[in-house]
Amino acid sequence: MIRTGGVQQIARGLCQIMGREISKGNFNTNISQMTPRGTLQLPWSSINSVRTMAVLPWPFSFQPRDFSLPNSSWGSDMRRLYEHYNSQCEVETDDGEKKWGVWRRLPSYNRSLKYATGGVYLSKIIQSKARLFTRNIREQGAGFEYVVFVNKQEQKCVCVFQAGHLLEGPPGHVHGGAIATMIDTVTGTHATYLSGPVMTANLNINYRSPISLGSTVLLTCSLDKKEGRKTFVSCQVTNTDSSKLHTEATGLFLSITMGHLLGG
Ligand SMILES: CCCCCCCC/C=C\CCCCCCCC(=O)SCCNC(=O)CCNC(=O)[C@H](O)C(C)(C)COP(=O)(O)OP(=O)(O)OC[C@H]1O[C@@H](n2cnc3c(N)ncnc32)[C@H](O)[C@@H]1OP(=O)(O)O
Repeated sequence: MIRTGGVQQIARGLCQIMGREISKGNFNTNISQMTPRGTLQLPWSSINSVRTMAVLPWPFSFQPRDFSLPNSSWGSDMRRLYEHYNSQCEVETDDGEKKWGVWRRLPSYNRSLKYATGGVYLSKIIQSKARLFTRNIREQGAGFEYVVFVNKQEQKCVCVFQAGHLLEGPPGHVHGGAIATMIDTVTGTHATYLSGPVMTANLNINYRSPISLGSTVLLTCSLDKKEGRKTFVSCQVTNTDSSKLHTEATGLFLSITMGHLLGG
């Protein structure tokens, strides 16, 4: 059976990934504003560009685990920085009302989109086994422990990242590929937040000083510019008080249609 419903389900999944809420019924209106605890419409026109595809099940049929919440493996730096940004996500007004602050924490799951990795052409076995690269190590604290906060006003985002023992490259230090993975993930998430669905076209990385295994670092990303389909984002990886630069990078992200993802 061919319907357009799958596109909407995938878009709803993206909204959930990005920590945004949408309501049934008003899906096609074009609103980019977010209200505290309110609904949000995707400004992404590309969502509607795939007209036909097989009906797909809702990507998250159960309440998925949010991997960006504190767990027992988080060290004191990780917890302190989490609290620092998390406390600015929701503020209380004088009359006791809660409203969004300048930061938003993005929830994080171990799947990006159930059916987007190569689309409907992948075998069911691969689809069911697919996991987000950065969230595929079961043991807490062994791999990538991280949480991303976005600041829409300043078009900036930060990621607090604790590098686990399975990410070793040079003895006692984090593998350059693991650092690149985090940079790609955070700059890509930021570009998606600002521009809708994107893919990395170019990533330039300069490694300035090694990162100790087990340590917590801060990735700070900002929008450099947008030109048509191109979103340019830069990123610095520093120690937790930003006094030491570990890595710096720039990325180019190209807006894609859902058809680009689903077509493999
Ligand atoms: C990801 C989807 C959304 C989900 C987000 C969920 C949110 C959070 C959830 C979970 C967090 C996970 C976050 C992970 C993020 C990771 C992201 C990745 O790692 S993506 C994988 C690696 N990237 C690829 O595999 C791309 C492979 N390449 C392509 O598919 C194409 O080349 C593509 C789409 C990048 C561009 O192809 P064209 O056909 O659409 O566009 P053309 O015509 O080639 O280029 C358009 C313009 O861009 C320039 N351009 C293209 N590539 C360039 C390059 N490498 N350097 C400089 N310019 C480039 C061209 O010169 C052209 O410019 P002129 O319009 O003429 O000015």
